Amino acid sequence: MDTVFIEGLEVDTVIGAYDWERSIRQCLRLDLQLGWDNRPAAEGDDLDKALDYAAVSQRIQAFAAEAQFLLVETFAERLVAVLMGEFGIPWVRLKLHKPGAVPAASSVGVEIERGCR
Ligand SMILES: Nc1nc2c(c(=O)[nH]1)N=C([C@H](O)[C@@H](O)CO)CN2
Repeated sequence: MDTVFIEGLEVDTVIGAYDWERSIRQCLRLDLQLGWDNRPAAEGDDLDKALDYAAVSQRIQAFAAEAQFLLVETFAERLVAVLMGEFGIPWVRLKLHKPGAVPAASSVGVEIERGCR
């Protein structure tokens, strides 16, 4: 299957398991691979048949703006469910970074893959 990808998308959200994290917003960085058949869009040169990466990015920003999860695992799982449901995406791989969470590491986070490729 073809993919549409979004890399390095930064969002601000309330995220974290510790008390001090509940009253601040932190940055998450997302890399997504989204399964899609790109041929119909290419054949008709038609954005309506494409998976619009701008629209998906906007939805992710809106999701993050409202979210208040404790764990990055929960953020990743719920976000992928929203994207698959609302955009009809059959397969998603999401790598979610929480930069700065472990100062000695360049990044930490989770990677999940859902759906059928
Ligand atoms: N697997 C996880 N480990 C940890 C998480 C998490 O969401 N998933 N979160 C924290 C804290 O919120 C941490 O990021 C604060 O710096 C610790 N471990």
